[in-house]
Amino acid sequence: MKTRIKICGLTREADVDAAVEAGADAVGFVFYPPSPRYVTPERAAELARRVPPFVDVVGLFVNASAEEIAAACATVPLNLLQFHGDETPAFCRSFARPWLRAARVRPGLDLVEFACSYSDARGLLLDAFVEGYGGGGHVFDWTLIPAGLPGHLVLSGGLHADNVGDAIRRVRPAAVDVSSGVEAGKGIKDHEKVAAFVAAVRAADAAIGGV
Ligand SMILES: O=C(O)c1ccccc1NCC(=O)[C@H](O)[C@H](O)COP(=O)(O)O
Repeated sequence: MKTRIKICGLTREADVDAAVEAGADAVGFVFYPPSPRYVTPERAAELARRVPPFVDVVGLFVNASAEEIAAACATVPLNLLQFHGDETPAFCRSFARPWLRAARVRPGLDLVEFACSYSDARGLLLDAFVEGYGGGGHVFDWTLIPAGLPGHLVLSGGLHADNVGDAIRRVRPAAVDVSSGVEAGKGIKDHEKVAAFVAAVRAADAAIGGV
């Protein structure tokens, strides 16, 4: 099976082009002002015009208000909303758009219960529990992921070209998500790292017998 790839935290035209050219299945824009990767909806709309059909445009929110999310949806052609804060299931589904629920994995978090309570998410994005909610470049303990989690699992947190193959072999996620691991600096993507990351995913898929 093909492991899908999201490149997150894009802030520049050249980086959007590099992610698409490398073969990313989705690009992510961070609508969280404290993040060094933050872009306004207007800026994201400019960047999103470079994204061809059938590459998802993901909008990432952390405890944003319903009004802020509605405004972003009205400005940017978002295919997926990614909720990365403490949003409730009812809040997440209230925008009538496909959405991802992020879980910041740590000992004591019952991931099965969490996944079941967000069962109508398009996917469950498992990320490291870092200060600032996400984008930290830290790997979490993948053995904390229980077998048989319901839904589509997106593995995230500290991935890069040198560990994503191992992650795919061990976790077999539906998709992987990366930000820091393909950067030269916060919000500045390194195009060689982007290409290397995608190539490593494709190599892992091929080794497992995917596409
Ligand atoms: O990317 C950010 O700056 C960010 C800030 C606050 C909440 C979430 C954020 N990113 C969410 C993502 O989906 C990242 O790709 C994910 O956390 C993995 O980041 P990294 O470990 O740097 O690859």
